Amino acid sequence: MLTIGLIGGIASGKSAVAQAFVKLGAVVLDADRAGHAVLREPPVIATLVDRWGPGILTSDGQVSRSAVAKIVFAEGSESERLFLNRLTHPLIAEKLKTELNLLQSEGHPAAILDAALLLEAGWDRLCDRVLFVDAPQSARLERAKGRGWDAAELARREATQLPLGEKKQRSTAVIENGGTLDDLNRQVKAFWLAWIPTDVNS
Ligand SMILES: CC(C)(COP(=O)(O)OP(=O)(O)OC[C@H]1O[C@@H](n2cnc3c(N)ncnc32)[C@H](O)[C@@H]1O)[C@@H](O)C(=O)NCCC(=O)NCCS
Ligand SMILES: Nc1ncnc2c1ncn2[C@@H]1O[C@H](COP(=O)(O)OP(=O)(O)OP(=O)(O)O)[C@@H](O)[C@H]1O
Repeated sequence: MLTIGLIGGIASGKSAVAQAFVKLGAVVLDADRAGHAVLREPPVIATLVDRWGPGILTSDGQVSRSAVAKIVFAEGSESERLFLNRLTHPLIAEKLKTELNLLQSEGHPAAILDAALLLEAGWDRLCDRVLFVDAPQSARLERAKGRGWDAAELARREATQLPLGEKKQRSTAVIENGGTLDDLNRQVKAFWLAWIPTDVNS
């Protein structure tokens, strides 16, 4: 099984690329979703409440991700973000490894690991290839607005990640997502044909 890590700027289209791979026969692991599952684990909830108080909980006792985002992406909050990362990243890594082993045993041709923080967290060690999804800042902002984020939220989060140039340079290949979804699907198909053994494709 080939494991392909997907990185790129926020709202560059990583999930759209992942879905294009799924249509061709790949399975997707979403690190954001694995992170959300970790935030539902009672020991994690208790540790976060110890640090930031019960104000980070929703009325039903779950972690409010928007409340935590306000804390960890605020200016000068690096120590709080590192605290969250040190708590959650090893747990996310365990989930990803377990899931990848399962997918491998099921005989899937490819697994796509959609993880914005792939390089920062060292999860590229789990991957055979790393694909960088490139999209102009203006397109990314438009797409981010669709999920209720303004330019400031996009900039705050992006400032906490490795510079895009470095992410791109450390990738195996680049996929351009400044055009239509059809353009994107065509490029994904080309990578699939080049990277996945022909017996799967025939
Ligand atoms: C901070 C939290 C509560 C915000 O939740 P929210 O639903 O608003 O965002 P979501 O999890 O969907 O992430 C969206 C994007 O934000 C960025 N982001 C998330 N966490 C971080 C982080 N610790 N550092 C930098 N960027 C981050 C990524 O680009 C990610 O794709 C949540 O992201 C979290 O628990 N983060 C720590 C775990 C983690 O690193 N997850 C990302 C794995 S790729
Ligand atoms: N080429 C495109 N044309 C039109 N819409 C697109 C295109 N690429 C992505 N989108 C849309 O833009 C939005 C953001 O894309 P997507 O969710 O794939 O980004 P992402 O990189 O996974 O985001 P995040 O960084 O938050 O994980 C989605 O609604 C998606 O359908």
